Amino acid sequence: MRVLANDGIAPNGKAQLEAAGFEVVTDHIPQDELMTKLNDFDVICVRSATKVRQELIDASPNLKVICRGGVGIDNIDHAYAKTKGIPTYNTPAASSASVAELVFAHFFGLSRDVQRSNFELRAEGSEFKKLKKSYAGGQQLRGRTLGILGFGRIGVEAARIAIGLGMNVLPVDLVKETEAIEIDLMGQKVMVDVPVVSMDKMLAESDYITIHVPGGNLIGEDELAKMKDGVILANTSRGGVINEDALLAALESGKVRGAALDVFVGEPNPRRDLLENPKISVTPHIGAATGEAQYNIGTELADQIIAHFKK
Ligand SMILES: O=C(O)[C@H](O)COP(=O)(O)O
Repeated sequence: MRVLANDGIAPNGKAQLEAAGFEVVTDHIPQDELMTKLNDFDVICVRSATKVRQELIDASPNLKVICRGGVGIDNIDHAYAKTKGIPTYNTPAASSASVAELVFAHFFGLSRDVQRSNFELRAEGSEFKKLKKSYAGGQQLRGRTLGILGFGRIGVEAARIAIGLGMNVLPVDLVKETEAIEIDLMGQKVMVDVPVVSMDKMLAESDYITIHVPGGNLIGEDELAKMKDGVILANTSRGGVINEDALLAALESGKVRGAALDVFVGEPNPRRDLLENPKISVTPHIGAATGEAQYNIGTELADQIIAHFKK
């Protein structure tokens, strides 16, 4: 069996597959060449970069399994693949903690102007004392309220961190009404019941809002207007969940104090006015880019592929 890991696979996942007798190819095949080359493989593993669309599936009758090393499967025509008897496996739990930690990296940075300071203090002729004064308006996270839009695995991890920091959390979810979260405080396990609230309550009462949904257009002008003045937002889910024009306007008016964007409508070439806005903290879709997350993903992918062919 031949596996094409077109967007890479962690060494542990590759080794596990090879030990089970699979041949694993990690050379990246460009999207336009896959139409003629994917048929040489039984399995394709992708991250978010490679698209597995209907025409590619049709051009690859030997393909038996599609794997997504990560959570979102919006780059795969998985429903169509299923009609052809090809299952799609993903790794929904492996990267939750890493994504949630990235959100807080941005939140802390935005709350204390870390990003601006890194540029300004290094600049030639920068005046230390003057700069110190211009950073006087920082704010703590402790005691503030975090709104969480989407209370699945990543949303729960974000709540876990927030509660540990002494924040209040207001999650919004379509499916659940409450979640009992286990928090590990230096080895002592504490259970916290976190009730889900309405979207309007979350928007009106949150100082920080983080989004963990599969996609959609959920935050536009109307939702931004309902938020607290000076709110800080983070989107590490999918580009476009926050309308980019509406966000820029809300940053300009001061309604939104700062925003963290790991995902963009125009990936991999986001619009310059977002990248260059000093009130936006940006990262290039790296929520799952930690050694731990990729190790977990490698193990989960290998387990699923091996189990599939044992059936
Ligand atoms: O859906 C996911 O798992 C994340 O968006 C990560 O995507 P990546 O695997 O391309 O980093």
